Amino acid sequence: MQLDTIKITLENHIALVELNRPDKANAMDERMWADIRQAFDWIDDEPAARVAVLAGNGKHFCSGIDLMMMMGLKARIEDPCEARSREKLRRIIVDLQDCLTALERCRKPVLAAIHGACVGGGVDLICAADMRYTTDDAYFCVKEADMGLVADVGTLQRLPRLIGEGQARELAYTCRRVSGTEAVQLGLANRSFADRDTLLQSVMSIAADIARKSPLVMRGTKQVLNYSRDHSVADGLDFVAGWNAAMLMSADIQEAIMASMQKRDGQFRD
Ligand SMILES: C/C=C/C(=O)SCCNC(=O)CCNC(=O)[C@H](O)C(C)(C)COP(=O)(O)OP(=O)(O)OC[C@H]1O[C@@H](n2cnc3c(N)ncnc32)[C@H](O)[C@@H]1OP(=O)(O)O
Repeated sequence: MQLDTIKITLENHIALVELNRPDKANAMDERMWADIRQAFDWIDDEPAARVAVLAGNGKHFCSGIDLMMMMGLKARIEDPCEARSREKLRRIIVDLQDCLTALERCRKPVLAAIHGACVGGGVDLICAADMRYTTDDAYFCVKEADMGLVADVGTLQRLPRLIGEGQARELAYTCRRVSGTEAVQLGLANRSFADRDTLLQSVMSIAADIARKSPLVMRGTKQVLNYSRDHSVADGLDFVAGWNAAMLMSADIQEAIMASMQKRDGQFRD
């Protein structure tokens, strides 16, 4: 899969997605927003991809929205009719939201590996991943308020669920930087590593563990977790009962039990 601003490599069932504008600190220009959606829609659809790792090429993971794109917004929504102009802007915002929701919509687990700076839209992006891993010296910044805008592509909705209301509000109101080690204490990242190489190696190894399991079960687990996060416990239990009534009796359950008894890895279809 060839995209302008993103490199995708699929090997051993792991799709490595690399933000690839290193000369611009992986700033998200119009192409990159669209490429992110295309990449994760493709991974969702590609049977050989069982898990995805999202990383950034160069010195930083992501410097947020491309400031040139921000500056160009006014011209894009120009219209003699005020209402039509506002409608255009709303459509642009909804579309950008959807580009990042593609990570959540993708049925395969998405692991973000963050080094260097992760700023503004970069935080919106990683909040839509399943798990986040980082380097000790990386830093995270919910930068939108300092840029004169209300964050509108996912951070304010997803971050409080990851780290709690109080901590999320502090980060959104103050725009202070959080280091990789603090991100782990807050629960924003699962683990932090000494440097980028160790980070990538470790995240690829976690991804490999996931890729060895039944892809059907991994896809189901993600969808049930997503549903349960957004609904009551009772609704979540109801949903998973329906899910497993349809999916439990698979070849995978037999293979997993046999493999466990024979102390070997299970062999599963994509
Ligand atoms: C809805 C979403 C909202 C948001 O995302 S709001 C937040 C928007 N983002 C920002 O305000 C971050 C701006 N960038 C920075 O603060 C810094 O950069 C970094 C801390 C990320 C990195 O600093 P350093 O390592 O010193 O690199 P460098 O020389 O500043 O940047 C390297 C090249 O990257 C370009 N660049 C960096 N960030 C952006 C950006 N967000 N939009 C467009 N270009 C960017 C620079 O200009 C420069 O380029 P050249 O070498 O050609 O001068």
